Amino acid sequence: MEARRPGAAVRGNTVVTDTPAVRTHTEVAVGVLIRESDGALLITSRPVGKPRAGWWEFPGGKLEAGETVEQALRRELQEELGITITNCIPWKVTEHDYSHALVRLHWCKVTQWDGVFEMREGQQMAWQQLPLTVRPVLEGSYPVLAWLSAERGLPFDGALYAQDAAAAEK
Ligand SMILES: Nc1nc2c([nH]c(=O)n2[C@@H]2O[C@H](COP(=O)(O)OP(=O)(O)OP(=O)(O)O)[C@@H](O)[C@H]2O)c(=O)[nH]1
Repeated sequence: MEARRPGAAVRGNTVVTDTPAVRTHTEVAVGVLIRESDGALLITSRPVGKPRAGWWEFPGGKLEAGETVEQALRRELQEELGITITNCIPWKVTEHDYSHALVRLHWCKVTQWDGVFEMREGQQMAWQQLPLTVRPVLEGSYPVLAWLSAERGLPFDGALYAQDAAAAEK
């Protein structure tokens, strides 16, 4: 028997519904690594093969079943960057609706880690002051760049980081 949501009707090959499908959130742990000596922020590029390859982001990734945000962040940064974080301060939670996913981003500030950075997914890394000079940056990260800018008494302009701004500079 065909499974159909309550309120859904079939017209030709089209399912018409008055109860839109609920998009579930993808939970993501993200690290704002802050270098002690000068307050620089670690930004990494998205590796080839992922949506938005080459765009810049803060390092992190999706939570696996049963993981806390801190566990996921520790695992992701070991897998991607070869470092082990030794502190993780939960900071903000934001959401962003991309065409490929509705993400809930759990942001943590990280000021201590062990190990040597190793780009294990062929990505690039950059220690950056604000405003960042890398482009383009994932839109889901703009609120955090705005908060970091406010903490440092700096203005924030998301338009600087957009894809068309990056193309215009080339
Ligand atoms: N890591 C990271 N992800 C971000 C940021 N901002 C932002 O919107 N995202 C979104 O959060 C999601 C993270 O997924 P991901 O593909 O990087 O995660 P992952 O490493 O576990 O990937 P995989 O399991 O597909 O290999 C993506 O949809 C990405 O667009 C950010 O600053 N850092």
